[in-house]
Amino acid sequence: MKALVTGISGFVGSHMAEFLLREGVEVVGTIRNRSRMDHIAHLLKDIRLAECELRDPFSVESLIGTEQPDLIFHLAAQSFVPTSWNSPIDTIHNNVAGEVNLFEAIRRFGLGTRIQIACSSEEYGQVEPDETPIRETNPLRPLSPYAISKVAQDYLGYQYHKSYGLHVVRTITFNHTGPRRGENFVTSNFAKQIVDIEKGKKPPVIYVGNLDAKRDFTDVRDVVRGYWLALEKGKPGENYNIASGKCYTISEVLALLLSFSEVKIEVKTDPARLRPSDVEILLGDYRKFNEATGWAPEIPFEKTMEDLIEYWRAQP
Ligand SMILES: C[C@H]1O[C@H](OP(=O)(O)OP(=O)(O)OC[C@H]2O[C@@H](n3cnc4c(=O)[nH]c(N)nc43)[C@H](O)[C@@H]2O)[C@@H](O)[C@@H](O)C1=O
Repeated sequence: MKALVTGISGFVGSHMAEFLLREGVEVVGTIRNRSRMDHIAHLLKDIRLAECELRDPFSVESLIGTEQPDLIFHLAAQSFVPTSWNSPIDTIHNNVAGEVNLFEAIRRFGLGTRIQIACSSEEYGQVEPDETPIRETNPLRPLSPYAISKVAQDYLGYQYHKSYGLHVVRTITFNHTGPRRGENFVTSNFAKQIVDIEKGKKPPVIYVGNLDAKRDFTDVRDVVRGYWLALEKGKPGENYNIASGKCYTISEVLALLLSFSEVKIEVKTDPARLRPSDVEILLGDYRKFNEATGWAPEIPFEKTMEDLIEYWRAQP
């Protein structure tokens, strides 16, 4: 069995590759010439890398024709919400064109490849108080260009399944984190700031954005197990929430991370971290996915946060 992981050098891609190797699957991953390799340096003897620009249809067609994978985990994306306000077209082009090029190549070679698409809870956007926990049937009211790009990815998955019978499973993942999470994202950003203060690299002040937002966090290691099960047991064309079913305010996340440290830290709002519109609450209902695949989260949030802060403490 051969799996292609797009964006293998990224946060989720590196965990996906580790999971697949443990399952005994042959792993090929896409990188671009500017990809960072530090997340997958320890895997290089066990995986193969293919340079591929997903926005370029010729690059994708040549990759798919050569590799003809049994499974695709499509994880490559511009995934940071604030970047999508600074360069909306780039986010939309990157996320949407990459997926269309993959689907078109699979279709043209007539492959039966099973494809997982990483959709996002950001698609739900503005959620009303009586709509939580959020089910897959909830209206989509996206609040950022990133969310729009994910709505497009999601419905393209649906459409290519309906129009051409492609085996596409749409996973709608709520926030996820863990070791190697990029330092822009809130959990890693706070953990790294705390560790930089502990190491004396910066004064004892932590900068924060909107602490009132509520998010549902799952450990990335549970998420990649979910992606595998989505292709093992999920129904093609369907969408499935992957979530923990619990949510925390960002101020509770901050308090938890601060509780792991001995140093005294002042908290200051950085206006540059506030967004034109921020999704107020994301709390997911994962029953549909559980019923289809048996998946449930296993790693408690406190353990994920401890592992994350230890990850930053171990960085040079
Ligand atoms: C499901 C979804 O999950 C992620 O999107 P996100 O929720 O925007 O993630 P984040 O970690 O940037 O923010 C979480 C919350 O935390 C608030 N917040 C406060 N203070 C800071 C702060 O200082 N930095 C950041 N980044 N956020 C802050 C911020 O305003 C927001 O309310 C991506 O994986 C995305 O790809 C995805 O699909």
